[in-house]
Amino acid sequence: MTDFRNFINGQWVATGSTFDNRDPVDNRLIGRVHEAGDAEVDAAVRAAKAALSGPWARLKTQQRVELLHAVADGITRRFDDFVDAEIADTGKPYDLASHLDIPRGAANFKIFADLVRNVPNEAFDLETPDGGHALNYGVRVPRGVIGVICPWNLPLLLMTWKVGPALACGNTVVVKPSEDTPGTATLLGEVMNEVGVPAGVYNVVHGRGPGSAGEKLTRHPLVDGITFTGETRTGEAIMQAAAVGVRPVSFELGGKNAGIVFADADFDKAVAGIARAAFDNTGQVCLGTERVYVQRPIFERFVAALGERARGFKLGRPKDPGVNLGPLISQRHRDKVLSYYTRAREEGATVVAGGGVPDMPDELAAGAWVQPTVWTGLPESSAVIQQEIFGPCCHIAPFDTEEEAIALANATRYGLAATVWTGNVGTAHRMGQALEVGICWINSWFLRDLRTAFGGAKQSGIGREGGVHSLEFYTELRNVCVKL
Ligand SMILES: NC(=O)c1ccc[n+]([C@@H]2O[C@H](COP(=O)([O-])OP(=O)(O)OC[C@H]3O[C@@H](n4cnc5c(N)ncnc54)[C@H](O)[C@@H]3O)[C@@H](O)[C@H]2O)c1
Ligand SMILES: O=C/C=C/C=C(\O)C(=O)O
Repeated sequence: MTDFRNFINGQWVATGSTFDNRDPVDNRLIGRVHEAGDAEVDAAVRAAKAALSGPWARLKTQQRVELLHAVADGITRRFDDFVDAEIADTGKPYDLASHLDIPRGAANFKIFADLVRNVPNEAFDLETPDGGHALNYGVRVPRGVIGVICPWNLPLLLMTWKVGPALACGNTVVVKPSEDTPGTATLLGEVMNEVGVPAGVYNVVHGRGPGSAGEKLTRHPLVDGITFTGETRTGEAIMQAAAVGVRPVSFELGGKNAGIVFADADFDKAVAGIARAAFDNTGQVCLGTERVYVQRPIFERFVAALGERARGFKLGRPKDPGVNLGPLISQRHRDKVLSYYTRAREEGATVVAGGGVPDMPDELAAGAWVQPTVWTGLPESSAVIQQEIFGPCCHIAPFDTEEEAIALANATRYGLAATVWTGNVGTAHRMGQALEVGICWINSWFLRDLRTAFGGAKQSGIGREGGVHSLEFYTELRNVCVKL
């Protein structure tokens, strides 16, 4: 049984109120999470505030860069501990956690440490009305205390995607991990202490959202900015809290992403790519594909091939040989996904594969398992096609022309990501520029260059993070005008 305590000002803080931490593989009770109340959230924010004028603030940029590289090296040094913590919380296959989640945890510190080492600033020579000159130049300063609210699907990856740039820019953070996945954020506190990050720079408060640590953090008056990854409707609530005191927000929200396959695509690569986008991480990736559109000449062949992929997964414990699909994060989320499986049937879907609950061995039967599922035959207005399910499922529909594919893909309130498979370079560029998303992958999916702008359009987000784009949220840009 693991005790997940809060990490405040470099110290571990237990509280009198705990909630269960369960392994989604078999619903076993594996930990207790100490819920932060008003006092703990206030202490964490005040520790972060105080750290802004302590040793952390006095570090030279190079010293801060070296410290963040030490954090990345600390994650790598304790790689197995981080993998075990992540798979205990999520049940995801070992192969996924060890190739995606944990390596990206280290990479997210390195990329921004290296960025801030070489950030140019702007300067202008102004010819003034008196015939003289003035020099204008930009100065970037840390925004201050950043509240970091995280989801449960890629816990370390998504938390460090925000904490990395925040610390690289000289801010301090108070992190609120998802109530479902306390492990790796807590473990990172140990690494922060091990490598000598000053107390108060990195803080972790555990709890839920409304009425709990999440909301308390977003409403704390000493929080200078809030970065959040999660559901769109949660973003609406956080935005209302941030409005008091006019705090800026950076949001990565929900999606209902399209996968578009043209008849001229490499068929096998397209099947493999769409299968990854639909089923990786048991479909719990915001960038994943739940709406597939296939050009009519290859529609039937593609449906059969993806259905075969869906039936080919091996479900089981994260470290069991050959396991390549885990459970959903929780019973609550499983109920949500299964409700869509029911609605699809009720709305007349053709169930090409899955559609229910898999037969699992007795010792796993209590886990949050669902079958990887493929549907066809539903109208575009159906809930399954319009609403984010966040499970291992997708609907496939045929299309004929580029214009039709673009119209189908854009007909959603979301605008996070898309994946397009084609052998025609003109089609690739026209689709990439016409789809109303933050990122469009061509003949690929979830291929990430951390220097690029990343974020959602429409109701999928506010702002862009990644490379220099992260500077806009994690620093304030001041201008100094000197009359010469
Ligand atoms: N755009 C992205 O990059 C991205 C990445 C991952 C997940 N997501 C989205 O997140 C969702 C799944 O994750 P989830 O269920 O954890 O999301 P969620 O919105 O339910 O919760 C996310 C986090 O917000 C906290 N929270 C909830 N209500 C809050 C409130 N009122 N004030 C402050 N904090 C609050 C939760 O405790 C949790 O830590 C999906 O919709 C998915 O699309 C988006
Ligand atoms: O589930 C959503 C995944 C988001 C991924 C990133 O934010 C990233 O790759 O930086």
